[in-house]
Amino acid sequence: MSILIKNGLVVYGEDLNVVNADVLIEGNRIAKVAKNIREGADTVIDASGRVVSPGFVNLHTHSPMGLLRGLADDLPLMEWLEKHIWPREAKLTREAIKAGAYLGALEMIKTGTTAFLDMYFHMDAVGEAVLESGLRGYLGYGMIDLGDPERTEKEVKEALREMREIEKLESDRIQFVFGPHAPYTCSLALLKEVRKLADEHGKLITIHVSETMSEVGRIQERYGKSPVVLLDDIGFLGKDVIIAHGVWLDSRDVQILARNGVTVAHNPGSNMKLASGVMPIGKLLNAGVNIGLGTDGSASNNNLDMLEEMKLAALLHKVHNLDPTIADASTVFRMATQNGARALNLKAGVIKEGYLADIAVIDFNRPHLRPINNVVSHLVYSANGNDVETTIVDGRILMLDGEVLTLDEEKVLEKAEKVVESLL
Ligand SMILES: N[C@@H](CCSC[C@H]1O[C@@H](n2cnc3c(=O)[nH]cnc32)[C@H](O)[C@@H]1O)C(=O)O
Ligand SMILES: [Zn+2]
Repeated sequence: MSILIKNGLVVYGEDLNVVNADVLIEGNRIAKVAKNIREGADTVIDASGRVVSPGFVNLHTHSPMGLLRGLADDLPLMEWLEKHIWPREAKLTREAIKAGAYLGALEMIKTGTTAFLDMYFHMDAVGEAVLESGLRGYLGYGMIDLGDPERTEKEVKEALREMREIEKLESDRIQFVFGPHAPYTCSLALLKEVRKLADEHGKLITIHVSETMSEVGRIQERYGKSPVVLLDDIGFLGKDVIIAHGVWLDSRDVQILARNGVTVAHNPGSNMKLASGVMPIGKLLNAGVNIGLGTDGSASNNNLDMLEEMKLAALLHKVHNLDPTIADASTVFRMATQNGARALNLKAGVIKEGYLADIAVIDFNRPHLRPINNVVSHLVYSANGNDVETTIVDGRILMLDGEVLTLDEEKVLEKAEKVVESLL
């Protein structure tokens, strides 16, 4: 199978050089980027007036949480989780979560996300939805033992069960990751076990770390150190670890993350909505820490739109630092694409020969995106997910000219509505 995207404005290479060119996809890879490609192709997409962008990598989300969208807003993290989210999640069945996963996948396809790192439960069901959707999903079962050894064992067992189920899907697009929830919900025994299992099975790890000031206080009280120092001391950190949030980091924490090659998944929308705080982006960048971008779940964002998230990231750091030069458009754009891909060991997030064909075609024939003075600036500051017209993952078209080809939109929406009605 080959696809030829004709005459678009291509955001090319790691440096984001915008060139007017054609993009030829052969199989699941980008084969050629050049002017006037003569080769024929099975499918030809006319991209005049459109931007051919790397697809977005949502580096932290809980994709089925769209089910809980709008049910508990305007609360701080711990109250939000303990009083509102966890009691509702306790009622979610496998079927409900699968319906939520379809809803999340549909939203991601429609807004140009091509890969995502997820943490929830019934991830084998999420995997089935992701398989059908055509997206790339890195799926972690969220483990919580609250220091109870019986629960430790139960959570490890469930994670391994879901790992095996996900492996049975036999798709390169769908990978299991270990997802211990956070240092304040997981015992050291569980965290150490996860480290060991990740090494043994060659899987990535994702975990919420240093999200709120109260978390850091809690860990300080319990262990006499910061969450990052704690994780470092038990040998948990490494370049296969993606921490979500990293809001409350001191200079020592930042150095530890840099030294261990840890990636931080930044979630500005969620951090602002839950009033968690502001990630120290300048310190992290100076230390050379890889930063990706995520939306977090749709109950704390409240959507999965990575284009919107880029703007939130840029604006948040500017106003917080009273410095308009920080978090410039290119830096933020790389966070949302190539940095996320790097964290997942994916040769994607860049439009260039040899890279995976994970692409979003964005319609610039719209008043808020004209004149086309600066493509990357427009993507970060002016566009939103609704401007995405065509989404390609692994060389397969998931959405063409606004029409989703892999999922039945109406059915997905209806099912999500129904399960929520019946459960909550
Ligand atoms: N095994 C656990 C499932 C945990 S999934 C991951 C959890 O992360 C929660 N979550 C979502 N957003 C955040 C956040 O920003 N910080 C911490 N937890 C979150 C989410 O609601 C979910 O409970 C159980 O059976 O309860
Ligand atoms: Zn989260």
